[in-house]
Amino acid sequence: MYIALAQINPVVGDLHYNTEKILTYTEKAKSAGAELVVFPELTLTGYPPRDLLFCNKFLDAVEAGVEKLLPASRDIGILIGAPCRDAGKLYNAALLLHGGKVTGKQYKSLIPFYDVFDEQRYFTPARERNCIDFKGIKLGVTVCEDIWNDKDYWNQRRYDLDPVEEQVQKGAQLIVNLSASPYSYGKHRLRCDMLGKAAAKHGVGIIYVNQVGGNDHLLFDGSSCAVTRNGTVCLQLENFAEDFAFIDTRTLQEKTSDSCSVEDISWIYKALVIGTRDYLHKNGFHRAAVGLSGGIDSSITAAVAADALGPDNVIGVSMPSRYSSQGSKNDARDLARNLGIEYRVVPIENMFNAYVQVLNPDGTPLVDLAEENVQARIRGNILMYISNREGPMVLATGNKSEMAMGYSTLYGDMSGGLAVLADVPKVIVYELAEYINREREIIPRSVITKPPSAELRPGQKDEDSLPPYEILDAILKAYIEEIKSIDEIVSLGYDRDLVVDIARRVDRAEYKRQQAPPGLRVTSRAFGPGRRMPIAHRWHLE
Ligand SMILES: Nc1ncnc2c1ncn2[C@@H]1O[C@H](COP(=O)(O)OP(=O)(O)OC[C@H]2O[C@@H]([n+]3cccc(C(=O)O)c3)[C@H](O)[C@@H]2O)[C@@H](O)[C@H]1O
Ligand SMILES: Nc1ncnc2c1ncn2[C@@H]1O[C@H](COP(=O)(O)OP(=O)(O)OP(=O)(O)O)[C@@H](O)[C@H]1O
Ligand SMILES: NC(=O)CC[C@H](N)C(=O)O
Repeated sequence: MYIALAQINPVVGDLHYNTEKILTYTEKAKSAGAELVVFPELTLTGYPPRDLLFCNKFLDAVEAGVEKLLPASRDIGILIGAPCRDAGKLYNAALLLHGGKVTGKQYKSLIPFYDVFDEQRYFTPARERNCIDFKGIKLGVTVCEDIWNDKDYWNQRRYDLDPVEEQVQKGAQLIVNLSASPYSYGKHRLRCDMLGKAAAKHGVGIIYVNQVGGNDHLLFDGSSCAVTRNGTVCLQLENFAEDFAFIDTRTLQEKTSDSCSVEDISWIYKALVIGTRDYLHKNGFHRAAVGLSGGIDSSITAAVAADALGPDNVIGVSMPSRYSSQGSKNDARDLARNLGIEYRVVPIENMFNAYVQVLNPDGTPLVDLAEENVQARIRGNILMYISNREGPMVLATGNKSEMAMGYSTLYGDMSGGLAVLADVPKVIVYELAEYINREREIIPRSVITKPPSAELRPGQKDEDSLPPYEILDAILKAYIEEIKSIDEIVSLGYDRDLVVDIARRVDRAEYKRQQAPPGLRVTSRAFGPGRRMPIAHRWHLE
């Protein structure tokens, strides 16, 4: 049997758009001779629809969307995901449409409730798992988490139930998984291994169709695949782009070479590009404004924006003060030229002097923290003025290391609609610069080689306030992503006072992060919905 894998980028809540997209891909599948086309989890609503699921009218519209798709299923099977009301409960369902009717239904059994997932807030788990008969084949249809039941992939087995095992025992000849599995660095290999192991363990082929695109902070890579009954990935779709492919199920019975691609820095870059594009476009924006300091963070943010939106849709604004070096001003100009984006210069000296004259005792600068921060705030205001008047969304430039340490100014450089690098550690920011420069120099070399500085007071360097980024990032990863205790981090070879100081500063800066714009998640634990810390508390995570 020929099965089509339709890896689509739905818009959350745009049922009309999503339905049309399903129809377009179904038509494509039909004209190429496929008998079944498989879409990602919650295809109709987009994932995650969050509290839209509490709205009955929304669920009515979902049911109307399913009705609208039925005629297209007359001579092809369409396997879609949709929320489904049943006897007063809500289920996360996979629906098989065929012959103009809903001919099969399987609800999701394992309802994730950890990290960024919050599905127990909405969905009831399936009571039973069966096979769906389709043209003489018994399909074991599963929804995302249903296939993630292996203790090797979690610290401990989370579920007693193994939906795939049950379906195989009931005769499933092929496992189909509808997924919305968000990307984080390293996840792709983990997924290939997990799918391979499940296929080999049960001796069945697997067709895995994942959502692609950015929905708020979550970035979905797609990378849908087919896995043979021996456990090798024999087909892999594009990452970070809509894609479409066919598989002849006979291939799943054969031994093939492994097509699981190897993750490198390009995955993070593509994740940021699709995340920025989708966040802006899905919110009705097509242009962005970035403050260009000549530093590495604003340079990478502008490069991602130019790739995501097109250079004509990005405004780079240089806002020099008395502390800005000529080198940094030149770097900002050169970067804008290399990217082909609009470049503006708005000096902040007069505005800064106005603050000093009105607010300082005798109208002279004191060169203190208030004056450092007011420069960042003037810049934030200028960018928001441009946003209000001309319509671009302001992109914040802070990276994960700075956000962790609170090394940023509230209502200053934290202004904006989206924080593009908020989950990218500083050392990875440098790797991105090298990646962007892989064919020609786009990020000026001096931006990469000069020591990082906020240039808010004379001679200021990041390393006056922060440890070297290689050490800082390693400790932050252990503390934030791996949730290690201070003793555990010290046992990795770091100085105790340094580790304690970093951990205290991370804890103290929670109030800033909860006022920050949403950031794009590329690591296994980002600030935001996957890390819910109290702000006012007196527990130190030792
Ligand atoms: N728990 C809490 N809950 C709610 N609000 C709280 C709070 N604790 C303090 N606050 C408030 O926050 C204020 C302090 O925060 P804020 O005004 O932001 O200022 P603050 O964190 O004191 O200073 C900003 C730091 O970031 C550095 N910086 C700024 C800009 C860019 C970069 C860069 O390299 O990219 C670095 C700058 O050099 C300085 O060291 C307090 O005055 C208080 O009003
Ligand atoms: N002179 C400036 N002109 C325009 N924007 C600025 C200027 N200085 C700072 N900004 C904005 O504020 C942000 C934070 O400033 P900062 O200089 O600390 O970061 P950066 O230069 O991007 O990175 P780093 O200093 O770590 O290399 C910048 O990314 C930029 O968006
Ligand atoms: N939507 C889901 O069920 C996602 C959970 C799954 N473990 C994943 O991250 O891939």
